[in-house]
Amino acid sequence: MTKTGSTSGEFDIIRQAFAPLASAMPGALDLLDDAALLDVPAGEQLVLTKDALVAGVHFLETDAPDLVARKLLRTNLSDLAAMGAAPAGYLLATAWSPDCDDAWIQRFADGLRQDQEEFGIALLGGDTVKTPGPKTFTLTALGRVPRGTALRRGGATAGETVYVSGTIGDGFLGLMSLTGKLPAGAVSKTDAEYLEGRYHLPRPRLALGQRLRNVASACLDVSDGLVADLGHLSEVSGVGINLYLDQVPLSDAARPLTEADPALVARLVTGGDDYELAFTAPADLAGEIEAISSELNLSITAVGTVVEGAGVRGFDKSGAEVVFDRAGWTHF
Ligand SMILES: Nc1ncnc2c1ncn2[C@@H]1O[C@H](COP(=O)(O)OP(=O)(O)O)[C@@H](O)[C@H]1O
Ligand SMILES: Cc1ncc(C[n+]2csc(CCOP(=O)(O)OP(=O)(O)O)c2C)c(N)n1
Ligand SMILES: [Mg+2]
Ligand SMILES: [Mg+2]
Ligand SMILES: [Mg+2]
Repeated sequence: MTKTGSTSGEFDIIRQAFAPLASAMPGALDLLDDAALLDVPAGEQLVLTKDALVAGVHFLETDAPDLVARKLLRTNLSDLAAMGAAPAGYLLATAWSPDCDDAWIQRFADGLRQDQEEFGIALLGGDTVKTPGPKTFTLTALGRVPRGTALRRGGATAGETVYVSGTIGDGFLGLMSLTGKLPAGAVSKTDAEYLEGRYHLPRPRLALGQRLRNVASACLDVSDGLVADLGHLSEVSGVGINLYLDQVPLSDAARPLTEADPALVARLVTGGDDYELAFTAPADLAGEIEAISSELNLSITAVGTVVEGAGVRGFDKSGAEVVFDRAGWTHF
């Protein structure tokens, strides 16, 4: 019987592919002990988050291993951004499917190395297993905030403005493009590449999250879909949100598609895979938000208002309410 997949042993993989990613972290103990050690500076709090990526659910089986690894790290960094935290380190659990050979695993590790450098973070430890099922990767990201300053989902009050960073719907359209679901010729090759890039590589808004400490009244990142995630924020805050669909920021690549098919906007605000920040702030901080946007060279757009009540209501340009088939992605 010919052996497929990785020809290295479990500990060879840890030594060769993953220990180098931990070398900058003394507390990782070169991945030779049972667990890592981490000091928390006085006056700070640790922020901890975990997200999993499963082949066929969060990424495509055909996606390149380095892109899968980087998306895994970035979706978790997006949760740190949502809390206003600075990245401190991460733990990684990998369940390799039978078809993952040594080269696949090394390219996955290379992707992590690339993003570790970009985001100034390193590996603290993890676990390595094989699975007869789809590839499954889980990452726990650790971040730091000055004690008591973490952004939360629960602080929005009626009268405030709802903002979103960047553009919405690109990741969803990128997935549609990758799976051949966009009408033929609907986007140029350059636009398709941009949208697919947004699906593969979210841009965790870490600088924005940290800058919003003591500014935003509530914040979260948009993973399930803008409507669904604003729904989470509204529920925890005990308020309602009016979302104005014509104000939702779209990229130059997405806009021609919504011009051709205006009904698509409702799918872009419920599609997910955005990894932008949505947050609320008092109306008198509008100037401050504008200054932050210029400072960070990142668009921040007012998309709605916080109202008394419950739930998210969408309105089109004419003021008519738009009812969504579903608010966003759910796993069950
Ligand atoms: N299996 C689980 N065990 C413990 N906490 C969980 C689990 N799944 C989700 N959570 C927590 O529930 C909250 C909502 O989860 P989720 O929708 O995944 O948030 P996010 O979109 O920010 O990742 C988060 O605080 C998360 O840490
Ligand atoms: C192949 C594939 N199909 C569908 C999607 C769409 N999708 C899957 S899970 C998800 C929501 C985000 O994932 P989740 O596990 O809920 O992350 P969290 O909200 O915890 O950050 C979306 C939009 C995708 N990213 N890839
Ligand atoms: Mg999650
Ligand atoms: Mg989140
Ligand atoms: Mg989710």
